[in-house]
Amino acid sequence: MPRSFTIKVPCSSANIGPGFDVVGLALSIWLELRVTVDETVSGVSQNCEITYEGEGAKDLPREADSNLITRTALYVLKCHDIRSFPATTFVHIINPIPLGRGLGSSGAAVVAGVMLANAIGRFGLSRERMMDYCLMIERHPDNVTAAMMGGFVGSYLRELDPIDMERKEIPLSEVLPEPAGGLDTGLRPPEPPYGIGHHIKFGWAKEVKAIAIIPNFELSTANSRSVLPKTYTAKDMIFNLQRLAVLTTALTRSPPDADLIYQAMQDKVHQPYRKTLIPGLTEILASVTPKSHPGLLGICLSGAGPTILALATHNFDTIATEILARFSKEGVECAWKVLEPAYNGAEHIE
Ligand SMILES: Nc1ncnc2c1ncn2[C@@H]1O[C@H](COP(=O)(O)OP(=O)(O)O)[C@@H](O)[C@H]1O
Ligand SMILES: N[C@@H](CCOP(=O)(O)O)C(=O)O
Repeated sequence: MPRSFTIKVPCSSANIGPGFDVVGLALSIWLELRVTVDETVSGVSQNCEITYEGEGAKDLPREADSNLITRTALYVLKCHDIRSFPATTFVHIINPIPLGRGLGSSGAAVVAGVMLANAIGRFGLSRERMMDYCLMIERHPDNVTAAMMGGFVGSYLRELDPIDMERKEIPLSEVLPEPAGGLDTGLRPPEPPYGIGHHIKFGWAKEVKAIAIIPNFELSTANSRSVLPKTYTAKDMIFNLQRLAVLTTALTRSPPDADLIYQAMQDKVHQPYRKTLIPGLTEILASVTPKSHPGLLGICLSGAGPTILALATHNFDTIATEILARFSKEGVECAWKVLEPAYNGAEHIE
């Protein structure tokens, strides 16, 4: 009897200005996997057939040991001494999350992969334990925590003891060998230490929506992290910490205080350095304010960019049109959407 289930994982916007690698907001675009395990079908390569629609359909790999979702699932399966998918696993991927735009497509893919393995192997892993697996792959916690847990979340990585630290810091190539199947040594991959990440869900004022202005070019997170400095001044760190402390509560208050939120979304840790990769970034962030555009609460780079996230209560059209026009002057065309928080996080639906 074939077994079918669905996994849905929301996209996410990390940082929200000052919370670099700390806060994330799950938003209403969902990656969906429709999975069927049918033992009556045989002869499928590596036991897994991937079909794909949506963002990335033209380019993303369909081989189970190359695609990020199924590579992640294979890692978790191998940690449980299962070396391949059960014959035969069909995974249909529906992905409306734009890739490489700062909306957490890779975080959602990793969360989906861990949930896929958990369901296939019937491991019964808790969400917290699944997070440990996610954090072995996507090593900053903001996107994966928001995608797994839902809503507006803050997270930190526990200080691990030296042995656990060594396990956590092993090169990504040992966690996700490329291609995972081709180089299969038969060895168990390194299992994650327990309780790597800890998080808390903040509240969210229901009238606050997120306008995502999504440029038509990709910027990989790795590339956008490579321009960041290795050290910061105490002044800049204190600037961000002061704002982050205010922001997480300011966004829960109704009615929202636009002046407070706008100032609390300023950042000196990542956005100023990323301007070299995103044409017009500094001007765009400075051009739309609660005074010039009533309804606006705050504006920031979404994740590693290039998407701009504007939090607002109304006047979505006017705010988006201004940002679109500014990007257009730089020769960058954009799409835009009004998104809501995805409160539930990742879901498994039988
Ligand atoms: N649905 C998906 N299936 C397979 N791989 C994916 C999927 N979504 C994202 N990825 C991988 O993640 C990469 C984008 O990750 P990243 O550079 O971190 O940007 P983002 O900000 O979108 O997370 C894609 O180029 C692709 O390799
Ligand atoms: N804190 C990270 C977040 C990256 O998010 P993504 O959606 O761009 O993958 C960073 O700013 O580098």
